[in-house]
Amino acid sequence: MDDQTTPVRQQHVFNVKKLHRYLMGRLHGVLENTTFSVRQYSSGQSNPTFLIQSPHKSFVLRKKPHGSLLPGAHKVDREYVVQKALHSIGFPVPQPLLYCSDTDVIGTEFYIMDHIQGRIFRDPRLPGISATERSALYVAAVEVLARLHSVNLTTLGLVGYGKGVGYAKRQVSTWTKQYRASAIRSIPAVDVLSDWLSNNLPSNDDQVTLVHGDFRIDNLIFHPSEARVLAVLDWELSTTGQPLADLTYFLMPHYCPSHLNISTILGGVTGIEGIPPAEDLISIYCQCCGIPLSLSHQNFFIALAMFKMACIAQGIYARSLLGNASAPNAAQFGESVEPLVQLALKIAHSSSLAVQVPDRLFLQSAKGYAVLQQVKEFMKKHILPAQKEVTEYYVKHCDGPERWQTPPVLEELKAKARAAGLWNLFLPAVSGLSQLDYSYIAEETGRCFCAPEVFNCQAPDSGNIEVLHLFGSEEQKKLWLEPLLRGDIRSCFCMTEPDIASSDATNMECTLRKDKDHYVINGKKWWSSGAGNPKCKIAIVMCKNKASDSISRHDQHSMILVPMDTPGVRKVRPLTVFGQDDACHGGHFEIHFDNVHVPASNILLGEGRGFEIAQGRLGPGRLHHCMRAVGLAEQALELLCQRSGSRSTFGKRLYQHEVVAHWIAECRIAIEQVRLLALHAAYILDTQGNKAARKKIAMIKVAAGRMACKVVDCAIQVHGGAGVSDDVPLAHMYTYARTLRLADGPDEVHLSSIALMELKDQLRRRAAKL
Ligand SMILES: Cc1cc2nc3c(=O)[nH]c(=O)nc-3n(C[C@H](O)[C@H](O)[C@H](O)COP(=O)(O)OP(=O)(O)OC[C@H]3O[C@@H](n4cnc5c(N)ncnc54)[C@H](O)[C@@H]3O)c2cc1C
Repeated sequence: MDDQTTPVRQQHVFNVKKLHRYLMGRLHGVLENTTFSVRQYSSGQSNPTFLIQSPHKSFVLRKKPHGSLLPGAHKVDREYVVQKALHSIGFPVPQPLLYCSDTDVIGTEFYIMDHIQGRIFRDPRLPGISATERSALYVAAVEVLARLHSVNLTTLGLVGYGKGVGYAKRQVSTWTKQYRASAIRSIPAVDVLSDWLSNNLPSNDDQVTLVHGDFRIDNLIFHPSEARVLAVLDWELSTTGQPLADLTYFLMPHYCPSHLNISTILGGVTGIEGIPPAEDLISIYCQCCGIPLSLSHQNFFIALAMFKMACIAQGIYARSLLGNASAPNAAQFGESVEPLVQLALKIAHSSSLAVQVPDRLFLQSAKGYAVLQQVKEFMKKHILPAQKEVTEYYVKHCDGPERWQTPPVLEELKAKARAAGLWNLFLPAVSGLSQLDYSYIAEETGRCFCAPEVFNCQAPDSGNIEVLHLFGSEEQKKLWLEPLLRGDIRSCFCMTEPDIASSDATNMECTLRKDKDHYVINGKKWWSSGAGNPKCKIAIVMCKNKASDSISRHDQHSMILVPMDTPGVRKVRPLTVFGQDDACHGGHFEIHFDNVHVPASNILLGEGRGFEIAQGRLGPGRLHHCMRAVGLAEQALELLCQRSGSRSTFGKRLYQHEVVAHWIAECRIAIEQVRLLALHAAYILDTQGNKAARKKIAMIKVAAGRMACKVVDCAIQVHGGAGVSDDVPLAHMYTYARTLRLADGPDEVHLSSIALMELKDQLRRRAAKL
């Protein structure tokens, strides 16, 4: 912040000694005989602001400008009052320490506040910042704005702080007057815009919250290294009124085409990598405020924001001519007035420039949004470019033992992802993300077969981690959960058996027998995914330990932890999926357990509680699979569309044949349906828990596999022979999509349980009516 100060400018010089004397005894940290330096902040166009440094503490002084001022402007006493109120509830503002109305001290009123160390970004395009961080900074800014608009005026004693209702109307009138008072030359467009605004006042002008009035990215101090707002500055224009005015004012740079020469004050941000589009920021804002997703009268508020900015620019320009503007580049503002007003008029009359808030029923949290942007960025920058090298690794080692290992390039990416905090995102307790938040991320990772592993979110480890997190003892967590979360080891889940129909899990025959302080396991499992990876050190094994007619079939099984190096555990063979051993996912192994002894403490939750655990494990895990299938289908549809536009048969592009056009349409419909269903399931998981979400989860399990198969199949068909070759990823994608209809239970089993739940629901409804 110090490099943003200069020596005090000539026209703002005041008596520093007098100030020092005044502050002594009034301000903790200001002492006699100490050095006391004053520098001026070079930015900020209104109330001159100074950095005061004494040996032990730094402060910030804000004062009225001197000279003749526009009526009602530069009220530093109000700034002091609002900051004091906001600081009292922990809202990020610098703590106001002292207000002085005695103009004898430095010539004008002033107040002193804490000096906050942090980052201030003068340019809304955030040059020199990574795209990921840009996104997070913008999200943090909008979150803090939503928080401001949610404060309770009564609790803060700020009900009378402004005039409230009719803010938009007052703004038009105030800024028109301010403009006229500072107009040096006539700009007819300003009057046209002022008239348009007066004649198109919004019907929702009766909504009232605290408003900042000048909420821009450069009025925020961010944490030195985190995307967190430490302080909102410059409360000069704060009042009470319609909050959307603040939001659209903040979003102004989004509507400013970069070719327009008004970058001095706005800086067009559209198209800058990482900066979220206006509609996303609006969504986040609405969600944080808990209000419906709509920005009514958007044209009006955007035009008003630009009008206001133009009038402020005119005021600064006028003051610069009078010699009392606080910034050295004030004269440049004069040049921005007309282009800004013209742009505002264009927006006022245009519907095409208006914001289209996405019709998203299920919105992520602001944190979820920021993490998703990070994941997207990471995928684009690191994972997608590495895909070729990963594939080459598996081709090169297709017959050798190395194929079971994670390719070195993936290990490097995992380290990077972990360092970036993009790790274990699927586990709410660790990531702080909801299932809904993570669903969008899972969709993104579904676009690349190796992406889940890079983020340590791959099956079956994610499901096993969930089991240990939910049901593991402290010792089990220490031994197995912690290394799994670190990514030091991998795991497998052994439920399905070769000799019985495992769709009905109560058929499981692998036995578990207690022998003093040990359990002994005997049986065969197969389709144990991931067991081929040399890092796979632990298996969760489903066994039968209570064979008795008097015990319910769902209480006879248990889950137990079996270290893979326990004597008697034998990996018999890797199975193949459509002829491939799927080494990139650690394969799917047949494993035999011959008199395997493990300590009794390895039992999970307790004897006979295997199905209880299975329910806990499969809910979120299935949801993640389904959202990954949505991502995979999106990618397949992309390929389908590209191909159908680049090949012609019988004198037409492929997409011009109606049958192909209909496939495209049907694929889009199917993807959207499944995404919405899955997000709804995620929402229910978050809000009502696993049990309540069971039916929805079963529904998406069926719908997602079918949809992914259908979309990939259409894409294969459109690709002709190439579709089933390894030249395009579709064959591999189909393999994955097809297994989804079997893994974690075949469709038919889920359909039966959906029907059963539906019948029960209907009965309940009927009973409630009677
Ligand atoms: C790629 C892949 C990975 C897997 N990973 C794992 C893993 O990590 N761990 C693990 O334990 N298992 C895993 N599995 C196994 C999977 O969960 C089972 O294959 C699945 O549950 C079906 O059991 P099954 O193969 O014994 O089929 P069966 O039980 O023999 O069923 C065969 C068919 O019978 C039909 N059927 C079954 N029940 C009904 C019904 N009620 N009504 C009508 N028809 C019915 C269905 O069409 C079903 O496909 C994986 C499977 C695949 C393909």
